[in-house]
Amino acid sequence: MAISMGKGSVGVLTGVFIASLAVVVAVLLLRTYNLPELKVAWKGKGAPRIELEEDEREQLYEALKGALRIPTVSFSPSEQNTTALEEFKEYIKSAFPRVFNSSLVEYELVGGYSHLFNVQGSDNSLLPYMLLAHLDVVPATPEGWDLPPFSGEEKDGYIYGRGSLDDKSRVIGILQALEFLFKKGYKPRRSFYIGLGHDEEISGRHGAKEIVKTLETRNVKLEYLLDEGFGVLDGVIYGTKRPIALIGVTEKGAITLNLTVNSPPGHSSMPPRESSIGILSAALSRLEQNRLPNLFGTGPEGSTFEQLANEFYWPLNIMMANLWFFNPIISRLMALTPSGNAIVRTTTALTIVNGGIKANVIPATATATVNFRLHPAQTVEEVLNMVSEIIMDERVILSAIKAFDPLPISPYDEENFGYQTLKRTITDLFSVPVAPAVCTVNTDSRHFVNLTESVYRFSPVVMTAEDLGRVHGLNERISREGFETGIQFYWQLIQNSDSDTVPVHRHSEL
Ligand SMILES: CCCCCCCC/C=C\CCCCCCCC(=O)NCC(=O)O
Ligand SMILES: [Zn+2]
Ligand SMILES: [Zn+2]
Repeated sequence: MAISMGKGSVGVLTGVFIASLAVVVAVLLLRTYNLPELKVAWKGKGAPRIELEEDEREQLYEALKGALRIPTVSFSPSEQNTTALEEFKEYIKSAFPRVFNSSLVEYELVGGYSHLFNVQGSDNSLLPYMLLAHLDVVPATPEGWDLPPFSGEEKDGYIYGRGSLDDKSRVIGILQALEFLFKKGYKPRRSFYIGLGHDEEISGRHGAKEIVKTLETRNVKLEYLLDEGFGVLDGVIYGTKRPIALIGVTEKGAITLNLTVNSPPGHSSMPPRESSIGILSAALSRLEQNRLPNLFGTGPEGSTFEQLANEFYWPLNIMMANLWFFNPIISRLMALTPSGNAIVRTTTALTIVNGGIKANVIPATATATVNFRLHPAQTVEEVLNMVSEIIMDERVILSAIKAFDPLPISPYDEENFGYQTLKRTITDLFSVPVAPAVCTVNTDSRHFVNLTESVYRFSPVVMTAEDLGRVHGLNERISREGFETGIQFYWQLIQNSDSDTVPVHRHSEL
């Protein structure tokens, strides 16, 4: 049946279309105009900045360099450099004498090589908080580095070394801040813990987990916990006008899945129609080609972009402020880069493949490992079901060797003491907008969820995309200035945490 319309009805339709468009544009503009103001200053003042003498400044750089020279490498889940871990114990004792000798500090070794400090505050009515870091590092060989990875050497104002970003600068930064505070006669009001794990890079089973057990047996509850995270990102988020601090309020879940295919072995001169390697390869290819669904906006990542909308250039600012309308476009754009893709969906990474023993033998077995990182809106069970449906081949045996759901979303509302105190300290020091975010990597903090609902991930340093590539990569390094600013951060955070009230914002120019 042909549909015909007279001139009059075309005119009416055009009018309705233009009117609808005008309404949508008006709503978009209004919503953009009403964006929450991010340029905030604080009512009252935060802790004053640390004033360092020149010799103190040299001392803090030397403390980091010494730590970088001790190769506390986690090679594999069953192999760590225990000689270096022993050496590290003695090293921190000699580098931070005030911390180890203070009558306010109870120190204990946990799990053989991890360290737990309880710094006693004067007001027992306040819940303690915890600063967490890890002293183990991933392996590094000198090839491709400008300076050897375990030399602690310096070039052009940068201190090089494996761990200079992840995570020895935070280990040393936290202890150094406390050493300086004690030197100035500081006595905390709120008690706090410092936990330094020795096996974060291989899951934290003997370090962070044992620290948690120790605290649980003492019925410890925490006001908040702070661990490593992405920090202040400069030019990392496409389309933003200035650096932005992201506080990780959750982290993705993970599944490490082994795939095994068994088939009769035999002579390569008479191959079967399908071999174990072929079946496995087809399954892996299906997994890589069929990405799990784009879930942008169903987790806290929506809040990140809505809160930061003002920080994007036009027209992204309008789009971010109106995700209810632009979600289909933004979610597709984000999926174009690996870092954006990691935010919008559960990712699938083929990481290990094994099969075959000799060129003329059909192998009996082929195996592979696939690493999934779960979007906050999905569970392990859902992902495993989807993966089975994608593979759709019963000859491929699946076994999850490690699996955990995405971590709970920590509060980031205006009443939350931990989040707001962190935000206050970041704003005071870095003068940048702060927003809650999903941490796409895993940290030791995930073991602490029974001790507090307020678990945050943030590293106090400005990171460019290039810097992020150095984490676990070549030429890992931190600038002198960046390291000193990080110490300032802990110096101020520890004092700001003594408050018993949640910092209040007032909206005005920074
Ligand atoms: C005085 C303090 C200076 C602070 C300097 C901190 C610099 C840290 C910068 C970035 C760190 C990025 C965090 C990376 C975490 C990686 C966690 C990880 O690999 N986990 C294992 C996994 O997900 O498989
Ligand atoms: Zn780390
Ligand atoms: Zn790491």
